[in-house]
Amino acid sequence: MMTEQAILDALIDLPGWSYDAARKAIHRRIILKDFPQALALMVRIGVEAEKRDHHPEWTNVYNRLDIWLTTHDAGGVSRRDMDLAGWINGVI
Ligand SMILES: C[C@H](O)[C@H](O)[C@H]1CNC2=NC(N)=NC(=O)C2=N1
Repeated sequence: MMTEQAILDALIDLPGWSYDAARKAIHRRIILKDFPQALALMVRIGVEAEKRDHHPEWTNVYNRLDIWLTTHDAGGVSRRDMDLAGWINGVI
């Protein structure tokens, strides 16, 4: 698990992501063109998440995708969340 200061420092290099202290997670909202685009991105992220055995918490409403990344095994944000957030930023 990372300290809150380490999380905030790491987020400087992750545009779009912020720390959600209540959920002990990092969060990004992504607005797509429409539902098929949102669903396609979820499939893409989902495949990568399964490969990494590191899975997002998320909600989708039509073209809006909210993603929270936290490490359940660690009880908070870890480097694995930062790595997956970086990967997501690279594909959107
Ligand atoms: C047994 C399995 O490897 C673990 O439960 C994995 C699965 N996916 C996971 N995903 C996330 N986000 N955090 C975890 O701690 C986690 N643990």
